[in-house]
Amino acid sequence: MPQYVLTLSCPDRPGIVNAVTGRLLEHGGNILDSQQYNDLATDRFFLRTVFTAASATGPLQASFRELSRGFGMELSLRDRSHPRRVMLLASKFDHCLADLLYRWRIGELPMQITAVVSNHPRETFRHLAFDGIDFHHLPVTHENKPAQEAALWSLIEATQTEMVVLARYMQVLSDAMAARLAGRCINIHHSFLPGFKGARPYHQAHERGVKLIGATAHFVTADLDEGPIIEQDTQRVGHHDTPEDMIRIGRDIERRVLAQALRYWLDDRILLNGHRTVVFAV
Ligand SMILES: Nc1nc2c(c(=O)[nH]1)N[C@@H](CN(C=O)c1ccc(C(=O)N[C@@H](CCC(=O)O)C(=O)O)cc1)CN2
Repeated sequence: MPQYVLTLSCPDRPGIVNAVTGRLLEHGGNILDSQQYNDLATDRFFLRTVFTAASATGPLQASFRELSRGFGMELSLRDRSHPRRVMLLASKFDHCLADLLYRWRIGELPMQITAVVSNHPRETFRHLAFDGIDFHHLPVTHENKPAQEAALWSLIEATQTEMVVLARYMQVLSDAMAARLAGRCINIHHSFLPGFKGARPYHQAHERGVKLIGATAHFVTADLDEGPIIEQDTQRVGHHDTPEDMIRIGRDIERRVLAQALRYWLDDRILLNGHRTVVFAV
C-alpha cells in the first residue's frame, strides 16, 4: 500500500487532529506514525502524519485542500516513494560533499542528485566519483557574481531542484538568491551557532580558547549564518588543540550534522516555525 506523509502548521485551536484523522479514515487512510507540537509562545500547531492509502490524489487531496483553507494551514501531502530532487554545492573543501555522495550511493539518503556545482574546477574533486551526476563549474569573482548566480538559478530551475545543499560552499548568496531559495537551501556552518559566524570560525574558536567546538546546519537566509537552525552537534577540544586540530575534529562534526539535517528534510521531518524550526526527529 502506498505511503504518504502529511505535514501541516496552523494557528492552534481545538479539533485539528480530529479533522485530519477523520478525513484520513473517510478516505481509507491508515496512520502509521504521527507527531505533533503546540508552540504556546506563538500559539501555532505543528503536525506530521505518515499514513497508507490506496491513493492520496483526487478526493483525499481535495479534502485536505478544503481543510487547509478552513484552518489557515500550511499543508503538504507527499507520496513517500517519490525521491526529492537535491543539488549539492561545494567549494574547495570536499569532505561534506564526499560524505553525502557516499551516503547517497549506499542508499542512506533516498534522493535524486540533480547536479554537483562548485566555484572550483572538476579537478578539485578528482578523488570523488560522481557516478554520472552532472558537474558544473561556476567560478565566482566580485565582478561576475550576479551573472554566476543567474547561471546557478537557471540550473536549479532547469533541473527542477527542490533543495540546494551548501556542502561547504564558501560564497555568500545575494539577498535576491537567498529569497528565491527560502526554505529550500540548507547550509552547514562550521561552528556551534550563534558563536563564531563568518568564514574562519575555527581560528576564532581557537583564539577565544573554547573547550567545545561544533557545527550547525541551518536554512539559508539573506542574513549570514542567521537562518533557522535544523541540527547541531559539538565535540570537546583542549588547550593543546591548534586551529588545524580543530579543523580536523570539525570535519567529522560537519559531516554528521549536515547528513542528519538532510535526512530529516528528505523524510519531511522539518517544519518552519518563524525564525526557528520544529524537527520531528525519529
Ligand atoms: N545568504 C547566505 N549565503 C550563505 C550563507 C548564509 O548563511 N546566507 N552561508 C554561507 C556559508 N558560510 C558559513 O557557513 C560562509 C561562507 C562564506 C563566507 C565568506 O565570507 N565568503 C567570502 C569569500 C570567501 C572565499 O572566497 O573563500 C565572500 O563571499 O566574500 C562566510 C560564511 C554560504 N552562503
